[in-house]
Amino acid sequence: MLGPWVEKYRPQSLDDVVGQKHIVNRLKQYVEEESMPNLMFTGPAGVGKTTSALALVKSILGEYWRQNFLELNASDARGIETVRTDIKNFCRLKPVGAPFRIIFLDEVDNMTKDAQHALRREMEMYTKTASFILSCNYSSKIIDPIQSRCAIFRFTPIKAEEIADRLKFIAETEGCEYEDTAITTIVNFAEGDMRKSVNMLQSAASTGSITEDHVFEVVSKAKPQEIKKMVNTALMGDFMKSRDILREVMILQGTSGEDMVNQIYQDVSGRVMSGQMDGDVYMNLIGAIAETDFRIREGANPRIQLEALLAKFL
Ligand SMILES: Nc1ncnc2c1ncn2[C@@H]1O[C@H](COP(=O)(O)OP(=O)(O)OP(=O)(O)O)[C@@H](O)[C@H]1O
Repeated sequence: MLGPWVEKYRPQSLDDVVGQKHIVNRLKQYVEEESMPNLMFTGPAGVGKTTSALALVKSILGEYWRQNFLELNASDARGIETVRTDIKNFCRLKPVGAPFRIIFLDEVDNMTKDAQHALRREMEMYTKTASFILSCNYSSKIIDPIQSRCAIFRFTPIKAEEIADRLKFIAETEGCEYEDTAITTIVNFAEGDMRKSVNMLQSAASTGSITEDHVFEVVSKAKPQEIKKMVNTALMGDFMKSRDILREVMILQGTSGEDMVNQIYQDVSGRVMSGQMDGDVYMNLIGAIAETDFRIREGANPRIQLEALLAKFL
């Protein structure tokens, strides 16, 4: 299990990119036409923006892609001036063995408006020799003159089934056994983020095997069954026992106070929705949950606040 799986299993070609099918199909057309406009990839983290850009670059530039490709991060610690100098130096040179050169600029939404205006001028100046692929989480943070110079591709969170299939493929290739419930749990936590999913899978595998228990450990969340047991005990009037469960979960799993309140809220909401809890009881509890949530966020000791919350369940 050498190195990060996110790198080992980064798709190398457009065909291997999971999901984002309509985007991949349009990118393949650019490869066929051997030309592309400036592109903007927007969307949440870990859904394949950088991966698709690299796969496109390799296909469209062919054998000499390395010599004709520059990857930069707009929030480079050395400052935006260095980024611009790198762009200028790169664009001044003619493409070698390829029809044009490509610059991939990540985190463009972290650039100031002034820096974006300067970038726009560079995009205009080098239209003949270079194409840009700009990547960002929010296109709304990009100035209109840049947006209007790019074909915009909106990447979406990856579907649960597609993530599950990918995780199973990786686990099988690595020769790791897995529980189906472990995969489902990862998929639920990852919210469409493939990078997060693959990282969780690798962390769970590094603890021995990919079981549901190990997944909860690596994400430091309490199991829903444990929260249910704690709430049940409190509602039945056994405060001391529910307090023991609380301590065990927080110490053994390392679940944070904020996560605990959130999970208690989800448990209680589930009960009222399924008719297991009266609306009146819920109304009393929700005020106490909200208060605990607020206090923990403000910096109060989470264990004391959560114990006080359980005492209100009696
Ligand atoms: N669509 C996908 N298909 C297969 N693997 C993916 C996909 N998206 C992400 N991954 C996995 O997650 C890793 C990170 O993905 P990538 O760098 O493309 O994310 P990104 O969308 O550019 O995110 P960010 O906005 O954080 O830069 C990849 O190396 C790969 O292992």
